[in-house]
Amino acid sequence: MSADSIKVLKNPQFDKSKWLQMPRDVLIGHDVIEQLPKVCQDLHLGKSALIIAGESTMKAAGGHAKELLEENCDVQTFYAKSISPQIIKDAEQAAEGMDFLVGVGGGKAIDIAKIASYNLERQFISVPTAASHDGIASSRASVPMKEGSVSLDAHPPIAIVADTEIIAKAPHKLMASGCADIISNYTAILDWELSHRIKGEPISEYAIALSKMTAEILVKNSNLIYPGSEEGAWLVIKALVSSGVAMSIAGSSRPASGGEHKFSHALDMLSPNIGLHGEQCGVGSIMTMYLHGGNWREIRKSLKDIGAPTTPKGLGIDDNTAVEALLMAKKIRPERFTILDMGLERECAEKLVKMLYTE
Ligand SMILES: NC(=O)C1=CN([C@@H]2O[C@H](COP(=O)(O)OP(=O)(O)OC[C@H]3O[C@@H](n4cnc5c(N)ncnc54)[C@H](OP(=O)(O)O)[C@@H]3O)[C@@H](O)[C@H]2O)C=CC1
Ligand SMILES: O=C(CO)COP(=O)(O)O
Ligand SMILES: [Zn+2]
Repeated sequence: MSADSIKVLKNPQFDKSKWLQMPRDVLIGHDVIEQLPKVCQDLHLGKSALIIAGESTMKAAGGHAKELLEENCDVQTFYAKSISPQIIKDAEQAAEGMDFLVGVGGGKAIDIAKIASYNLERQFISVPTAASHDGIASSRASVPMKEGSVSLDAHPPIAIVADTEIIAKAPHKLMASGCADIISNYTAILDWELSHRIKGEPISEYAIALSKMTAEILVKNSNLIYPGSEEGAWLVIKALVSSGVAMSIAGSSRPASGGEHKFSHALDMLSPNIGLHGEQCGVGSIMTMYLHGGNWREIRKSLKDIGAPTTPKGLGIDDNTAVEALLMAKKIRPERFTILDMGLERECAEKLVKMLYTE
């Protein structure tokens, strides 16, 4: 059984969510933001654009992107403070009549641009301002809902413009968080394989191989990842793009999201806006690797080496909240079977959290 998008469709239908879609132009490097107008022209994207950005990311890159695009386009701006179904609706309204969208920011701004452009059947450009998440190139979008986060079918950006000078200047904790999002691929894969064995869930060997290789290359080169390093930013962005492609191949976020992500989504509900997405997944990954009987110390060492938190305290939450999140995880996307759905009891969850503080 296979979950690959790389397969011959027996009854091809015009359902783009079943196709393997990839970005067309991918620019990663110093000063590449200057190429934004040329990219738009090359792809014939049109004459009007909506930039979606947060307050900090507007300052970091959105303002300059606007100036550049205004050479050839009518440009409007939508400020996204967070991500929610209402904010996505508002963004869609702002994008009515616009030819294309540009998501400038971290994972939230890019996901809003991704969903709004998909719903309006427009193209969008991904302009990451931080190497903090692997949604930069993926065809998935994550939206927090009352019952927990959902993963939506969407489309990948038509182009990615990742300026490593801007990304290297972002606070280092954002890049460390992106690394942790990648390192958590190790346990996401183990959870997917577990579900394949126990539940017969289809897996994609291509997606698994790419997701695992991406984490391995990142860990092998972690000496390049330190505050302000543009070479580090380049390496991490490549890993984040590659992990996003693995999700597109799988047609789901499975190769990059398992129990450690459910733990993070539970924390978002219990302690919103405290830890960063990738940071939370990294801490979750140490615990789920322990449950899988794998080398959890290695995961923890890799996280420490790049400066990501390894304990609830490091995330800014108390231990009890982490225990509650472990127990709540199984209620989030119950159809996504992981090691946290194997009947974890409170006493075990408490032991798991304590284990994080051991030498
Ligand atoms: N679709 C997918 O496949 C995936 C989606 N995600 C999603 O991505 C989100 C997490 O992404 P993440 O980036 O951590 O969260 P945010 O988008 O919230 O970004 C985190 C913070 O960093 C700030 N920031 C970003 N760039 C800069 C910069 N250059 N200088 C200063 N501040 C900056 C943002 O500012 P501002 O306030 O201006 O936005 C924000 O306050 C989650 O919603 C998660 O579900 C994660 C992985 C995969
Ligand atoms: O964050 C992801 C991969 O890193 C994917 O998001 P979900 O956990 O929402 O599917
Ligand atoms: Zn993630």
